[in-house]
Amino acid sequence: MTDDAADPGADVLDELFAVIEERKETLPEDSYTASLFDHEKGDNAVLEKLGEESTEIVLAAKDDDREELAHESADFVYHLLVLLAMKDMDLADLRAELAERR
Ligand SMILES: N=c1c2ncn([C@@H]3O[C@H](COP(=O)(O)OP(=O)(O)OP(=O)(O)O)[C@@H](O)[C@H]3O)c2ncn1[C@@H]1O[C@H](COP(=O)(O)O)[C@@H](O)[C@H]1O
Repeated sequence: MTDDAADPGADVLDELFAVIEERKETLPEDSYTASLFDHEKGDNAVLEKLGEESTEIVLAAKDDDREELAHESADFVYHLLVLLAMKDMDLADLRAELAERR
């Protein structure tokens, strides 16, 4: 059994990051992700979103609402990946930083 068969979501972060990088390169008009890369507020658009999502995570946790906590956490991780791509970083940078702490 491969790791993927054991965990169907194992590659979801890599796949999402690859889509984000593609949107950064091609900037399609109908893409929310592309709109963040091309925003008149620059980096501030995604930074503001990260701030909002952090607050929503805290509120969901305080309410002990696990479904909402998962939803808001996913929103936060998505925007974090957009920020990493914006700064010409990637998941390898994040994984390396975490691995150094083991
Ligand atoms: N994973 C995401 C993703 N997570 C969150 N979001 C967007 O981030 C925004 C979050 O803003 P808000 O917090 O205001 O969200 P909301 O739904 O209005 O309100 P809440 O649910 O937070 O209460 C919404 O517009 C969401 O659609 C995302 N937009 C895109 N993706 C993925 O990014 C890839 C590229 O998609 P496009 O951007 O459509 O090209 C695809 O794989 C998508 O699935």
